[in-house]
Amino acid sequence: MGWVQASRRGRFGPTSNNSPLKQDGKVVTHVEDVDGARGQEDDITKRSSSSTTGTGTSTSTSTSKQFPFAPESLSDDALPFIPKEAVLERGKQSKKTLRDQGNNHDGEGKQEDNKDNEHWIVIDDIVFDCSDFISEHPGGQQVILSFVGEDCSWQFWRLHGKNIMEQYGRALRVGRTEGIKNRFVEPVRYVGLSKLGDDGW
Ligand code: HEM
Repeated sequence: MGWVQASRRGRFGPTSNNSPLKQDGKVVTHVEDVDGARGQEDDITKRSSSSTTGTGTSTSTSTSKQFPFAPESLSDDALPFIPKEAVLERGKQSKKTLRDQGNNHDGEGKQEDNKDNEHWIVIDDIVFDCSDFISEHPGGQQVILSFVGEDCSWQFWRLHGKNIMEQYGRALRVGRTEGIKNRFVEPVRYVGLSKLGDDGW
């Protein structure tokens, strides 16, 4: 049944060796500077401590999840609402555990140790639980981990098409939210003149 099962089987086979992209022997850090996540963390801590609703205990077992994976047939609008504060708090917890384990964006950590964490990211106000998926992600774990508890919409859409969202992302949806910000301003895209009409527009 869809991605979840595929993920358990190791959908991406040999590419799913928990290794981020490498070039010239070095881990390719993302254009969005994954290390910048540390700065955001303080911000998140401040914001979430001011008003947090809490999300209860977080575990990765599907039976006890407060926000389990939504059926793929469910429309985005029908997803359960997860308050911004809960998303930020979850991101904070996730980052704390990663840091405690010495695994905060610094390399190829052992994600299987993070059983008490759920790694949520936000794309277009939809919350995705990437806890199990990160070890299968062809782009590596770190790019996703660097955005836990944050919006990464434009980064996602620059690297993936709608088909990827439908085929793999949809099954990872756990809810919808509002007000989660992207910590990076999207760089301007330039359109080639050849794509413009005769009148230049
Ligand atoms: C719902 C979350 C995500 C899903 C389901 C997902 C899925 C995928 C899939 C299926 C691929 C392989 C694409 C292909 O082979 O054509 C891929 C590649 C990749 N992803 Fe993601 N991804 C997610 C989030 C992210 C995020 C947040 C980032 C970074 C901001 C990211 C960065 C990358 C990169 C760098 C690649 C490699 C691209 C390449 O090899 O050309 N992904 N992702």
